[in-house]
Amino acid sequence: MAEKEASAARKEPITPVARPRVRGLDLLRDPLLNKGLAFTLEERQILGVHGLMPPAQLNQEQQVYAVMENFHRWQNDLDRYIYLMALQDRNEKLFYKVVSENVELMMPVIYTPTVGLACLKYGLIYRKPRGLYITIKDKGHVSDVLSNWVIDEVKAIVVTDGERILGLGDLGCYGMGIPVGKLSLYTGLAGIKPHQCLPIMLDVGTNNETLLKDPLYIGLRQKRESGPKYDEFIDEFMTAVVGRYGPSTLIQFEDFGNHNAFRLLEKYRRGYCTFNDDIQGTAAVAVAGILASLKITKKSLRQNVFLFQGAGEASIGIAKLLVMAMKESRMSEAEALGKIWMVDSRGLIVKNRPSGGVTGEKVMFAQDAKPIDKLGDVVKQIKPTAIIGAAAVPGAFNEQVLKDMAANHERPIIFALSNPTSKAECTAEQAYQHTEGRCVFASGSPFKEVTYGGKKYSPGQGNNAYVFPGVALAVIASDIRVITDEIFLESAKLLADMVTEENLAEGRVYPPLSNILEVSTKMAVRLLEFAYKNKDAHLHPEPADKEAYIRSLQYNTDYDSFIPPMYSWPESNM
Ligand SMILES: NC(=O)C1=CN([C@@H]2O[C@H](COP(=O)(O)OP(=O)(O)OC[C@H]3O[C@@H](n4cnc5c(N)ncnc54)[C@H](OP(=O)(O)O)[C@@H]3O)[C@@H](O)[C@H]2O)C=CC1
Ligand SMILES: CC(=O)C(=O)O
Ligand SMILES: [Mg+2]
Repeated sequence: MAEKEASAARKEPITPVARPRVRGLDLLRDPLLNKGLAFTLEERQILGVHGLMPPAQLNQEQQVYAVMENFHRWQNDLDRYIYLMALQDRNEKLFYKVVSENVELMMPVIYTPTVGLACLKYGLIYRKPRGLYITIKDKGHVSDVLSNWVIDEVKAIVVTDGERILGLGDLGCYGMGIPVGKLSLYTGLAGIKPHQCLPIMLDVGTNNETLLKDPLYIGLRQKRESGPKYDEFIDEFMTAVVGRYGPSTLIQFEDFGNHNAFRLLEKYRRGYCTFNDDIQGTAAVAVAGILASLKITKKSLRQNVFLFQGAGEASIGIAKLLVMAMKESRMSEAEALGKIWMVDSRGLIVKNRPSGGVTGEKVMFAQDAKPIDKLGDVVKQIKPTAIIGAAAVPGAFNEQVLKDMAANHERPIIFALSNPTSKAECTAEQAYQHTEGRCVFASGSPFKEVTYGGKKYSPGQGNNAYVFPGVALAVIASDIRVITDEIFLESAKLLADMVTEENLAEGRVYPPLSNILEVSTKMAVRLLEFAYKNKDAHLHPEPADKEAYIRSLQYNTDYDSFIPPMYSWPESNM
């Protein structure tokens, strides 16, 4: 009898039975097995933990209640972060149950903005290691360090070298908070099993003098390594990952410095299962936001002019994907490029720049125009329909910029994408206030609902968290080995399609975060269809029911039972 029919015949769900290899205190100290007071009396006896905890038994729902009581009791988000990390280290299922049931409350704590503060203070709040630390001193022995990670079934790695942590700059080894946070979202937002995820810090030193003098600093106390030695180290790391976990292992690059991010992506993107989240994930989420915005502004892509504040990983990534989207909507590349303007630390990017020209990724976006120094003057002159901030310059979208945007267009698009909140180009309140409530607003870090003129506005969170978990789930599920830009464009379109009329009426250009597990799941299902259509998937045979297949892979935050099933031998065997 098929498993499903057998289950129906029993008229009860099949409860997975866990068979732990450890007992007693060791079991309680293992966050993958520990259920705290939720162990039943029978389990306590079988597992040798009876008496090692108070006699009360709580179910998981009661435990979630207790966690939330504690969560609210703390006075600030850094304390809440420390509390939640301790919970993750103590009882993984409970941690993820709490996160997935309270995404809107938990995201600002385990992710931006609080994770930024946590990284700044990582030495102070460091309790227990999570993930793997590989240093430049381990060069030549990276495989050995990787082999110390005892879990064999790793499917995804988020790696950083800590050089550009959010908009906070070089935080060296303190940057480990980012891979840890991103992978918590792999599970919390997409249901990827936590033991399949591995956060890695490649510690090559730091150029942050404050950290080098910080008595609590937990990283290598040396200047950042660069040049051939750095490149050889990264090469060794990539090879070691494939050697240990195979060519299908997803490697997400996160918060590398600009000078390394683009070239490492270019170097590895065809030979490894890798992507750069700051370039490609961000591109998808921003393009999705723009596509959804068009339903509010009632303009086509062609009718827009985009101005970027910043021309780094995020901005260039978004601009390139935007060009792809415009080409799909039958614009020529030249026409598309003509719609995109960028301002970097030296002003408007133009072809004949007096101050040293334009290089690298910026070249394709250099306009044939006169140089302008200030963002405000650029806004006045080119009258963009959309301004997108990703330069970590807080307040760059000042009152005048916002007022000019509102004067030039009925529904201006304002995306303040820099993280954390302290680096945002403007607040949600400023955006609505200075555009008389007419702007379409999104921000990289969350802002609370704003009331302006008696009306409530719900700002959307334009953060790559809407994209990387779903993409990762699809990549892992269908064994995609090369992650193309087409996959990110498809993710952007799928995400934009998931914004409902009701969301748009509230001014939201992203689906509510409370629904994000479903959003990531649906995205993964549709990316699977896309991957098979484009022959990007290596898993064969192709799953017939892709949704059922994806859901079958997802993490279940409900506790497993430790009670072995009772059965008797058939008579004939006696
Ligand atoms: N919402 C989201 O999902 C994401 C948000 N981000 C955020 O975006 C920000 C930037 O990240 P990223 O692009 O990776 O960083 P980069 O370092 O790659 O780029 C920063 C860019 O900002 C420019 N810049 C610096 N100062 C100014 C200034 N005064 N005026 C105009 N431009 C300036 C730099 O100019 P120059 O080139 O001349 O040095 C550079 O082009 C960060 O805050 C990050 O947290 C990043 C990824 C995702
Ligand atoms: C969100 C993100 O990836 C960043 O700010 O770097
Ligand atoms: Mg990032």
